[in-house]
Amino acid sequence: MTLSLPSPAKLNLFLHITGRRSDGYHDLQTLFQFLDYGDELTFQQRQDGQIRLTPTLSGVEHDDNLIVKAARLLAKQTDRSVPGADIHLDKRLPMGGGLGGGSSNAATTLLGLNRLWQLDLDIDTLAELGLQLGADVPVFVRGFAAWGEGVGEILTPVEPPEDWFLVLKADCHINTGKIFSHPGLTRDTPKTIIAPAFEGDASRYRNDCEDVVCELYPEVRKSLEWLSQFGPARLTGTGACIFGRFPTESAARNIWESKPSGITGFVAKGVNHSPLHKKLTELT
Ligand SMILES: C[C@@](CO)(OP(=O)(O)O)[C@H](O)COP(=O)(O)OP(=O)(O)OC[C@H]1O[C@@H](n2ccc(N)nc2=O)[C@H](O)[C@@H]1O
Ligand SMILES: Nc1ncnc2c1ncn2[C@@H]1O[C@H](COP(=O)(O)OP(=O)(O)O)[C@@H](O)[C@H]1O
Repeated sequence: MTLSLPSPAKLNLFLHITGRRSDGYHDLQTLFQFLDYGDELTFQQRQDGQIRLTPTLSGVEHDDNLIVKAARLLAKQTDRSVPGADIHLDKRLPMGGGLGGGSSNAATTLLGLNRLWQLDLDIDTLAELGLQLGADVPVFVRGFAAWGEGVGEILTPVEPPEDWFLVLKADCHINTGKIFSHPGLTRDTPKTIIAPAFEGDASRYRNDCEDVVCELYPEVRKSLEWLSQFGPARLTGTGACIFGRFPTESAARNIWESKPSGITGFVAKGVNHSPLHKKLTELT
């Protein structure tokens, strides 16, 4: 049996850092929405219990790939031996861009192999496993746009407007740890409550990583300045991707066509229900 499943991107429509925990991690308040754009994973059952991923990603060892880690973690959860899987990754999302591609790949693997191997683990269990792989994995496992607190694992469903986005990636790679350990990072944004944060206009809210990222990566500052000519533009996660929000696809595409050379990106629709969960439901 072969199973092909989407692995969508996320945006942090805003991201506030409200404190630093004793373990060094930061407490966040963030608004996650999915995009109808992302990677594709294909799973095929093996008979020998092995996990084999192709192709390998540049700079990531086979066994360090979050897909392989997720598959092995899932296999450990069951007391019977699993048949293994060949996994093919069609990578479209820029890596280290703040779009959560690796976390999304891990979540698609947990849900995909849970289905392929007929393990029947529930979503809470899969989200707990996901959190062991990364703070952004649970939102992809649960599959609904969410108000995220804690390190992003305490999730409340929300329904922000499903607008169109132009996502741009400046030509640099940002290390999340470097941003969170920067002395100049804003870490004391007062906590807010959900309702005013997403009802209507989320543009009053910001990304607290933006100033530090722009200071360290002038390419990101430049791309934000360029996109801001057309309306509010913001960083997602710790970057390097930025996004602008548009009411229609054609409005987003018009701006995309006039972008300066050297910037990559794409146009996609914001969606409150993950394309992964939609596909799994269709297959039932
Ligand atoms: C910032 C966010 C927002 O959605 O997205 P990305 O930009 O990575 O997509 C996430 O919280 C990223 O979570 P996650 O993907 O698990 O972060 P990791 O790469 O494991 O974090 C690398 C390092 O950043 C620091 N870190 C990370 C998350 C957090 N809430 N506080 C932290 O202090 C820790 O030092 C950690 O060791
Ligand atoms: N399947 C994967 N896809 C992308 N990155 C991966 C994957 N597995 C491991 N990684 C590692 O995770 C890092 C963060 O990747 P990614 O999730 O794309 O970015 P971000 O956390 O900024 O949204 C990458 O730079 C890479 O080293």
